[in-house]
Parts: sequence; C-alpha cells; structure tokens
Amino acid sequence: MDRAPTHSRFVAEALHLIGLPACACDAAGVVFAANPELNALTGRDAAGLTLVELFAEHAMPAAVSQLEAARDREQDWTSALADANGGEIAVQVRAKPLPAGAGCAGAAIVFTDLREMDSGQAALRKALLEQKAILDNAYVGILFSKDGVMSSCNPRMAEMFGYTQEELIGRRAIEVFPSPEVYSRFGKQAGPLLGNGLPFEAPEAQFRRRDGSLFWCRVRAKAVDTGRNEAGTIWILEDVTDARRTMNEGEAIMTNASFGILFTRDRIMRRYNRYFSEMFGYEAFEAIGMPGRILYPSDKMYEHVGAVAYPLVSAGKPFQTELDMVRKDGSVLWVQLIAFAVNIDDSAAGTIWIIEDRTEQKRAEESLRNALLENQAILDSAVLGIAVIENGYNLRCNTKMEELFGYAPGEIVGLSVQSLYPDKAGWQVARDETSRNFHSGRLSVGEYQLMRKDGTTFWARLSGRPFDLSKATGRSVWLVDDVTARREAAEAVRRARDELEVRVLERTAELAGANTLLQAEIVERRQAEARVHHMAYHDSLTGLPNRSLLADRLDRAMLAAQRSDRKLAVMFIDLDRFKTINDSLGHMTGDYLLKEVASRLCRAVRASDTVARLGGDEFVVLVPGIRAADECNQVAEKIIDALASPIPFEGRMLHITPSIGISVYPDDGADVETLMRHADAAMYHAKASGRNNYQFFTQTMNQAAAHHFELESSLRGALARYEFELFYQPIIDIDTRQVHTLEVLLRWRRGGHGLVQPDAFIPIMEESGLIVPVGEWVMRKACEQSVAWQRQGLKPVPLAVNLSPRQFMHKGLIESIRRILDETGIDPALIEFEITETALMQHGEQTLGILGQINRMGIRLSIDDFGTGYSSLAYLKRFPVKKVKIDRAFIKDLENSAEDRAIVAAIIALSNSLQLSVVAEGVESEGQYKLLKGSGCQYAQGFLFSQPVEVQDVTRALAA
Ligand SMILES: Nc1nc2c(ncn2[C@@H]2O[C@H](COP(=O)(O)O[C@H]3[C@@H](O)[C@H](n4cnc5c(=O)[nH]c(N)nc54)O[C@@H]3COP(=O)(O)O)[C@@H](O)[C@H]2O)c(=O)[nH]1
Repeated sequence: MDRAPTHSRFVAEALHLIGLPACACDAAGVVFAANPELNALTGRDAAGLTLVELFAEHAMPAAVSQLEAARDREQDWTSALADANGGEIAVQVRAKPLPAGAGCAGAAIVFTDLREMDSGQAALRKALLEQKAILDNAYVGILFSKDGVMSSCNPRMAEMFGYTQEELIGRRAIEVFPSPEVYSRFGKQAGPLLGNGLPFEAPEAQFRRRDGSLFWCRVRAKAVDTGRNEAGTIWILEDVTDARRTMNEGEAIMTNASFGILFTRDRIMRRYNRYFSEMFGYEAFEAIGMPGRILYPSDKMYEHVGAVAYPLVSAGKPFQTELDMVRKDGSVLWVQLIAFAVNIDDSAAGTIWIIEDRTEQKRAEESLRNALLENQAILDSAVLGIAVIENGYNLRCNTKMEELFGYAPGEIVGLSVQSLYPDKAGWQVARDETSRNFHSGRLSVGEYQLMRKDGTTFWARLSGRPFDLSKATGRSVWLVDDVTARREAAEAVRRARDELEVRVLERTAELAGANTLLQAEIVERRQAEARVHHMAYHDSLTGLPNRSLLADRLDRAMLAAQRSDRKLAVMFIDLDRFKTINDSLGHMTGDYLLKEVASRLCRAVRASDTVARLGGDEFVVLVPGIRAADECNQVAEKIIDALASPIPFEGRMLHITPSIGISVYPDDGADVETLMRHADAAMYHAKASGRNNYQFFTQTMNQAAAHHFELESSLRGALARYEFELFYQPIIDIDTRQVHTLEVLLRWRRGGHGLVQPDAFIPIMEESGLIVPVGEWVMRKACEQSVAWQRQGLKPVPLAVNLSPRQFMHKGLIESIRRILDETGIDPALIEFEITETALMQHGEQTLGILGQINRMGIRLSIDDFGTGYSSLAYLKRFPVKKVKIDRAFIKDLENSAEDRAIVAAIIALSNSLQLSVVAEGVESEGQYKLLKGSGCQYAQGFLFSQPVEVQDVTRALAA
C-alpha cells in the first residue's frame, strides 16, 4: 500500500485495542487496516478489501452511503458482511470519521456480530439500536430537556442549532431562543399545557443558532412522563425556515400575481389570491368553499372544462384554454385558463388554476384582428398593387398585386423584386433610383416597365417608402399602379396634340395665307374704294376734283370765309374752240390737251386754291381767302398766261385759250349753285367778249342767261307752233354766175320777236337735242319744196341741207332720210348734205359708214366750214364727199391776206387733187370773187350773189 505505514500502523494498533471486529477504510472505500477480530469474523484478511468485497452484495448500497456520510459524522446501521465462504454475517455497523490524528481521511468501522447475542439481549439491543438509529436518522430535531436544560438530543437537533451533540447537551434552553422575551413568551404558552400533561404545538417559533442567525421551527412538545413533570420534556423541532420562506414566497406570488390563482379540490374553491378576487368580484374569503361552477356561464361549459381538464391534469399535463367566465355580478370576462395538479401523484390533492383576464387583450386582439381584416380587405380591394419588400424580396402583397403580375395567390411572396422586371438593366435602374431617393429621405416614385408571370410587360407607376423614413434600408412598402393604359392614352393624346399642332400650324399657315389674301383684298378693296371715292370726287382724265368735290370745298370755303371775314372767288374756265380741236383732232388729242391744261392750271395757282374740272373743256378754280374781288385779276392773268404758250402734241402745236368767268362770295352769291351759275354766266360773257379773257359777274349777265333759258324754253314748242321756216341761199357756179345749188337755211319766226337767226338758236338746239327733230323737219320740208317746185314745172335745183354733228351721229338718221326720200319721192341726186369738217372727223370709221350709206342712197355730200378743223387727208380720200366749202373766215380777208389766199389756194389744190369741187362761202365782194375764180374755185356763196331768201323769192327766181 502506498499509504503512510506510520498511520496504518497507528490505526491498526488502535483497532487492536477495540476488542470488537473493526477496520479502517480510506476515502476511496478501501480497507487499509483491519484487526484480527474482523479477520476472524469474516474468515479472511480484510485489509486491502474494497467495500464491495467486504460487504454482502445486498448490503453494498447502504454501506457505501453510510460510510460516505461517516467521513463527517458517526453512522450506525445494521448490515451484512461477506465471509470467505460466500456466506454472509449479520452485523451492527458503527462508523465514525477517522480522527485528525489518523493522518488521512476516512472512517473507522466497528462491527458487532449479531449472531453472538442471545435472543433477549439481542432483541433489546436491537430495539435500542433501532431507536438510536431512528433518533440519529430522524429528519427532525429531538431534544430532551429538564428544568430548562437540554439533557440530550439527536444529531439533527444539534445540526439545526449549529452545535455538536456534545456542545448542545447541557446548555440552557433560553440560549437557543432569539431573546429572553421570546423564551419567556414561549414558556408561557407551552408551560401550562405541558404541566397538565397535554401536548404543546406551535406551528412556527423562532430560534437562534449558534452563529446567532435565526430560523423557524415547528415545535411539538410533550412531557416524557405525563404524571411527572420532573421526568422532563421531549421536544420535536422541525426546521420550517425553508418551508416558511417558500410559503411566504408563495403567498407573495399569490398576493402580487397579476393573474388570478385558484386552488380547488373536489371542484370546490379552497383558496384564491387577491387578483382572483378583484377579477371575479368576490371578497377575500367570500368564495372559498363555493363550487367552481359559479365561475362558468353555463353547466355545459363547466362540465366541458372539467371533462377536458382533469384527465390532462391527472396525467401531470397542464390544461390550457381560453373561454368566457362569469363574475359575481354576472358580467362575462374572457380568460386564459391554465390548470395543473397540485401533486401529480395525488390527483385528490387538488388543482391550481391560473386565470388571466384577457378581456381587454381579446378585445384588443379582436380589434387588431378586425383592423387586420379591414386592412386586408382594403388591401385586397385596393385598385393598386401593394407589396412589402425586404432585402429585395417580396414579403407580402395584396390580391391586386398578384393580379397585376398574373400570379396565383401566394405565389409572389418570396419572389425577388428583380424577377418582376423584364431585364436586369431595368431593375438596376429602378433600384439605383430607389436607393438615391431613400437615402435622401424621400419617397421613391417612378414609372418602370415590369414583367408579368407569363413574360408580358406593362408599365407601372411605383411609389415606395421605407417603413422607417430615417432608414434607407430595411422593409419598404410599394404601391404598384398599372399605368399602361394611361401612358397609351397620354401617348395618344400626345400624338393627337402633335397632329393638332400640325393642323393648327397648317391652319395657321392657311389662315395666314388667307389673311394675306384678305389683307391684299382689303388693301385692294380700300384702294378700289379709294379709287371709287376718288372717282366719285375726281375727274378721271385729269385727276382734278370734280363737280361734287368742288361743291364740297366751296361749301367749306364759304364757311371759312364767313369766319375769317374774307371773300372767295369762283373762276369758271371754258377753253375756247376746244370743241373744234377735239372734234377735228380726235379724243386722244383732246384728252392730252385737257390734261396739259389741268397741269398748267395747277401750276398757275396756289396750292391752297382748288382746280376742278366739271367736264368737257370746263374748269373751275376756287380761290379762297381773298380780301377784294380785284385780287382775282392776277389769278386770271396767270391762268391766261399759263395757257398762252402752245401745247406740242404729236408734231402739232395746239393753241388753246381760256374764257374765264368770275363770281365772288359773298358778293355774287351765298351758295354753291348761285356762285357756279354766275361764274358760268360770266364765262359766257367772256366768250362773247372775244374769248381769251376774263369777266367778273354782273347782274346783266344774269339777264343774258335768263334770256338763254327763255329761248330754249320757247324753242321746245316752236316746231309745234310752226314757227320754223326755210330760207334759201344760192351757191353759184363761178364761171357762169348761175345758180348751182340752193343751201337750205333754217329760220325761227318767233312769236313776238320776229325772225331769229340760226346762230341765236341752233347752238341751243344742238345743246338741248332739239336739233334732231327740227333737223328732220328741215330735210322733209326741203324735199317737199323741191318736189313742189318740180311739180310747178320749175327747173330742178339741188338743195344743200345742213346736218349738225349731233344730227349726223343720231342713230335714226339713215332711217329718217330713207323715210323722207320715200315719202316725198324726191330724187336723191337733188339732195346734198353739208357736214362740218369737225363733225366728219369726229367719229372716224363710224362716220365713214354713215357717209357710205348716205352716199349709196344717191345723196351727195359736202364738207362744210372746211379749214376750221383738222381734216385727215387719209379720211378725206376715203370719204364719199364731192365738195368742200371753204369757211368764210378764210374768204373774209382774202383780198388783204396773202396767208388766207395761200390757204384758200392750198385747199383748192388739195380738193382738185382729191377730185373735189370747192365752194367758197361768205363771198361778199367782186374782189374776192375774182381771186377765187382766179384760184380755180368752182363755186361761190355769199351776199355778193344773194342773201338767204324766203321760199317765195326762190320760186320767183326759179320761175324767171
Ligand atoms: N344744221 C343746220 N344749220 C343751219 C341750218 N340753217 C342754217 N344753219 C347754220 O346756221 C349758221 C348760220 O346760218 P345763217 O345765219 O343762215 O347764215 C348763213 C348765211 O346767211 C351766211 N352767209 C352766206 N353768205 C354770206 C356772206 O357773204 N357774208 C356773211 N356774213 N354771211 C354769209 O352763211 C351761213 C351759211 O353758212 P354755211 O352753212 O356754213 O354754208 C350756219 O352755220 C348754217 O350752216 C339748218 O337748217 N340746219
């Protein structure tokens, strides 16, 4: 053995002294020393045996346990040793810790061979040992006291107080009480009972340990000998400190629990905590003893809970449910009920019910559930897809979301967000934008193309926000709206708008074009209106103001004159012999002449004066702002001077002179019509005064005008009154001085006035048109006379009848001639028409046609007043005329004027070359006659031969 031999030897020697079989074992349970008595008893050397080998097999567990405990304190038990023959030996075993001086831990074991005792001793000893074993092994402290002194105790009592048995025994009882007062009080309670032989019991009494700490014990006491107090008292103390603490803790739990705790047994309420009282409305002890049924709303529920709960509880399993229970006042509360057995080994021990009032919780849960249901209903009925996203995956979504993407219910959950995009690039763009927005603390809103489960795509408006806006990552909620239709509509609208804009542009262009055209039309119209206005108020040929505008300006000028106390002059200008120029040289020439005159007039007067053209060759100059009438002299002189120089036109020098009549406002009239009429009268006077001069209006001029008017009026009835008659003047053959022709000359034998000469009334008839019917009368009368002369047997003499320009151009002329010829039966060869040179040249080809018709009737034609107009040789050649009459103006000074002679000679030469006869009119002297005859003129007419004479004179002459 390894153990120290000194110790073994020392222990072995000690074992030899015991006299009873004994041994010593170490902490490992190996016998390291045994005395001969033990060796003899077991029949083998015990030293070196293990406990397993030393004890009988069935005694092993107790032996091991007892020896383990014996290392600390003495143990005593009945056991059996194994002998060398495999048998066993009944022994009483007493084991004690090895003393400190033994040198090692372990126990000393002493055996008493129970086989050596006689039966009485053995029984007694056995009983004593058993009692001792009971006392020693009792879990309660047992103490004997006498006279207040502890006389003996079991190990448990000493242990409870922290003493050894030896230390405790002999001590006074008062020492183990907390204080003398407690001891005294305790004694007062226990003493009377014990003194009377009665047991004393205190459920809780406080004691003091050796170390001063206090602990609680349940105390039971009884006199050892109830008949003799002096025999002492046996005290049994049960340490209930832990139980009391446990009980207090339980009470605290019961009292402070925030749920109801109910203890029932036999389904009767035995105990409950404060919370239960408050929960169900019962007082602290009010419901104790009542059946648990009162807590349930119905028998059925009560029975049901019992039927379900108790089998579980009896099996050691907790029962848990939630149900309605009933308060004392009948109101219902919703509780969670948990039940378990007080002792699973004893179902009759009762049941503990943990009851938690979940009414509010249930209400809250229901409210929450309703809210969730509502939310779910809202989500499911939402027209937008709604999804919760975390870490790029769909956590949850509503029905609409699934519909949008074409997934079955629940299919989207767990899908990656990327799988909802048609490609990674699109998803990446959306993710980057979302990240930027979330990190900026903003919502992320955008439109992206997404992909359905079947691979088709659509446009959606995504609106996302993190659950916590302050965190860019984590869960986020997204609204998904299918905006494909809206985008298509927007696209359609955009296209429509583009088309509309194009149309608008086109229409605008059209309108611009139309506007341009309209503007042009407006301009054109305004120009036209201006032209019309201009035409209405201006002379189309010269551009000068016309009669209307002149009247207006004259009106205004009169008003101005009234205000300024000035006068104004109206200067009526008529161009002398313009008619002749116009008729002979044609309209072109006449027009040119008029325009030049207009221009010269404008230059001659001031800009403040008005030059107007009334028509034909009539002009008016309005001179406002004059102080006296004689201021007009200068103006009139300037006008005459302006027109004095000849006007060159197409190789000719045109000479024109004005006759100017002047009326002055207010002297000669107070209105436009009067001033104009008076100026006109003055102009006539100027003409009568030899032309190329000016005359101021006088009242006598008014009388001339009145006379003119009177003549015209009288002429209108002259034909009907047979006041006309014919005179005849012979045209003689120069060579023979015999009558060649008779010129028919009209006379007006005006009633009360005598015979009126043609110059006094033919211009008026020409002007008024009366010349047409009167001229026809002349033709008819002349023809009738010729026929009459012939009927009288007189020698037929041709008659020369004058045709005025107006008469010549009259449409009914040819028909009228034809009718007269037919009706009178005159030989057309006896008729000759004299037409002035001016009239012939006036209408060119038309004249030629009329002349041709007349000529074809057999009527001869002659040109009257030849030399005063502007004959065209081309026409002369073509006209079917036979004769020209040299105007008497060239004959008048023939004898004195070489120029006139040259002209007459030229006319005669021209006529000869054209094979025309020449008549010289106005021959009044023999000198003239001779010159004419010498010049080769064939015919002559004049007072030298005869004045115009009445028909009777002609008849007489013809008959002579
Ligand atoms: N259309 C018509 N015109 C007619 C008609 N009757 C006349 N007239 C024209 O009137 C003008 C004046 O005519 P009258 O006063 O008759 O004078 C004519 C002669 O008396 C005049 N004459 C003739 N010889 C001389 C003369 O030696 N000296 C002179 N001082 N006068 C003389 O000449 C007139 C005839 O001229 P003309 O006709 O040019 O041959 C006159 O122009 C008439 O034509 C008519 O019915 N219709």
